Amino acid sequence: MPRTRNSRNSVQEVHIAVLGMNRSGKSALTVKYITRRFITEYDPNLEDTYCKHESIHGHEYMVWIMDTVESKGKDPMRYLAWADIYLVVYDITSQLSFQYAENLLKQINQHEHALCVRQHVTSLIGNKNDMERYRQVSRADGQRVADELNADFSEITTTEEYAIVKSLFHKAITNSISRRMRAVDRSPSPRMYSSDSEVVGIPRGKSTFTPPLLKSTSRTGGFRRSKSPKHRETLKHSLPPVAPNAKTKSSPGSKLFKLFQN
Ligand SMILES: Nc1nc2c(ncn2[C@@H]2O[C@H](COP(=O)(O)OP(=O)(O)OP(=O)(O)O)[C@@H](O)[C@H]2O)c(=O)[nH]1
Repeated sequence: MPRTRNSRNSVQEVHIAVLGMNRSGKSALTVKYITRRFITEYDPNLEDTYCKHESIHGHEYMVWIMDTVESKGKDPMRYLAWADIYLVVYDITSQLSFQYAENLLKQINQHEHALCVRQHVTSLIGNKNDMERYRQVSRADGQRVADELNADFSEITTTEEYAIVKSLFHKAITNSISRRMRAVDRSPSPRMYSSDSEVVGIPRGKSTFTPPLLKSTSRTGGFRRSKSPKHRETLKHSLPPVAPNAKTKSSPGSKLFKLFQN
């Protein structure tokens, strides 16, 4: 019997963009989710996309995570035209990072209304809540801005429990998939999601990230197989340049690649 996108054996793709001001903890959050580990320092200049195979409530997902780097001249369409889920991170000890996150949420909302018919899932995340005594942003302010700008809200620390980070990602993925399914039900020919593609051929329960077949209709225009060793729990993929003036990174390797070297 042919497998459909909704069948239990199919693997759906989900694209997550992790956004926020420099030093807010985007890489720490991404790496914690992928590896369960907290690593203190990352190369701040590298914007990488990672892939993780997930099983949530009996469904299989190929989760792509873009750990963004904010800098002038970078085109926000690289994630606006790509992500199903935005995780907007700020540092609770930095009012500036909170304002930055608020602006990002506004930008996402504007994109939704002006350019894009589909609904994304957006989460505002106050990171570093282990640093309570240096707090500059109250929990109430975080919740208020999230409510105003249609985002879920949570506070976390990436230094501690993996379970909290995992459940944050799982909740966003589940919400995103429900919205996708509702959109498919509503329209006979719904607009394709950025991640409207299906990965097939991965036996259930097998923890591998080198899928034998990947069909992608992603607007990022395909993908490259990682040169990382096989059977790792992650793959790093370089995105194609989105802006003609986008700088090519000169820094060698990726954050995770470095991680694996340790
Ligand atoms: N105490 C504490 N420190 C954290 C937490 N998350 C990240 N950090 C630290 O904050 C600093 C910045 O974290 P990164 O993950 O590199 O932040 P980023 O947003 O990716 O920063 P850029 O790469 O510059 O964009 C690092 O020194 C991390 O170790 C946290 O939950 N608690």
